[in-house]
Amino acid sequence: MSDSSLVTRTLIAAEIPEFVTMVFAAFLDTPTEQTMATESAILEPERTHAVFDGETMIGGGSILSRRMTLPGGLPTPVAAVTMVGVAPGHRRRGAMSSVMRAQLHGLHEQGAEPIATLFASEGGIYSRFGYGAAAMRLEISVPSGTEFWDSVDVGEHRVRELDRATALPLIDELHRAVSTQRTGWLSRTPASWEQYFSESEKMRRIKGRTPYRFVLHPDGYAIYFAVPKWGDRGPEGTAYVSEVVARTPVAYAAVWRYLLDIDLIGTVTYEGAPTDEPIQHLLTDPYQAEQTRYDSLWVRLVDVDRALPLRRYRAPLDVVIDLSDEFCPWNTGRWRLVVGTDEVATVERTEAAADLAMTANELGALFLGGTSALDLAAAQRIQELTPGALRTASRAFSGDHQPHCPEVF
Ligand SMILES: CC(=O)SCCNC(=O)CCNC(=O)[C@H](O)C(C)(C)COP(=O)(O)OP(=O)(O)OC[C@H]1O[C@@H](n2cnc3c(N)ncnc32)[C@H](O)[C@@H]1OP(=O)(O)O
Repeated sequence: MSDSSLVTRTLIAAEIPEFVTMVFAAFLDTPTEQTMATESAILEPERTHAVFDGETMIGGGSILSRRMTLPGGLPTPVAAVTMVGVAPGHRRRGAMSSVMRAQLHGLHEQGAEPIATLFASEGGIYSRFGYGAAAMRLEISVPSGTEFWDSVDVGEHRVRELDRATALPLIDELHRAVSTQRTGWLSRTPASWEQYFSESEKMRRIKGRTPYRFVLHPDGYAIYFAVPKWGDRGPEGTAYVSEVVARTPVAYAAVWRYLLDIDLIGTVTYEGAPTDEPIQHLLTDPYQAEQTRYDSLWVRLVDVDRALPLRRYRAPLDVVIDLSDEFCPWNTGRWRLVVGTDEVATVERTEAAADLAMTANELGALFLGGTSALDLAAAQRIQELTPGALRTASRAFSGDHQPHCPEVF
């Protein structure tokens, strides 16, 4: 149900603090002065929508201008949607729907980024707006000291911990080099580095934790914090790893070996790992890498004809997709997607008979190559109308790596 008395519009810079306070309240939190500064620094007022009930700001959502690496190693501008919230007492009046409409219809009308992406707070929220669950992430816990295969080379370089100010520029350089190879990774700005790794009040509430620690190798890094703990048999601390990034297999092994050998730590837990994180293959006993799966990126194609050619495909394809898209109706209809041996796609409207039928939600889920068309068809979410089309499409949409986004934005 939508309440026609609500007004949705973009903000000016002076309104950002009110917006941050309102969204934090929606998340049952209150911004400190420091959090207000880091959040305000990343928000773009002209891409931040708020919903007003009279003079009162009661909801909103924001778009961050980012590049995301698409299959084929192609960093591409996307609308990274964040800070969606509606004040308690004003929910289920259509405020969020109004923000979603302003964002997605606005991107279409302005010919801006044809791809929107977000992390959802709850799995039931975003399908109705045409977002599909496009990537998963793992929480991996490994006991300290777990052995690698004898054949694993950790190289000669010393792995060091550096202070934040020295480490961040080196880390930024490594992140830039690797991010262009990893589907789903987003570009970062100085303000977003500050936000992701700030010693915020929320982080300080984790009892007994150390500040972030920065582990550097010439070709890789890790960022973690530790929570020391003492048990009857000795130290049982946990190192919580935010990211492990390496541009060579040797650096990857060296950084993980460092993490698994930190004194006084009993368990290393990597909370936002990709689902194809190689650590499990370094261990002689892969059962030691305990894994829990969570969703990560949700993707929404704003304009399918502009979005589909932006990625590369793994196999030749000539398929007609009958797409239904209630929330962005300009996408509804039949689209012919042709991929040649060069992995490049063309997309055009067609009157030809459809081979596959799906909604915008499934197309978003397929887009990064992390969700299989075969799996979606098995769940009755994609209909195969021409025998064989599903298998070919599934192969073409799959990627070299599983999509992944290390940070929750
Ligand atoms: C990218 C991000 O920032 S994710 C963060 C999302 N924000 C939060 O989780 C903060 C806490 N929650 C909130 O602020 C609000 O409840 C919101 C933003 C999730 C929803 O805002 P509302 O203004 O109440 O949503 P709105 O009234 O537009 O609801 C639209 C539809 O979504 C449904 N819906 C809303 N919230 C949820 C939910 N959590 N789970 C499932 N369905 C939901 C509504 O029932 C409604 O369905 P209908 O069209 O069939 O009637």
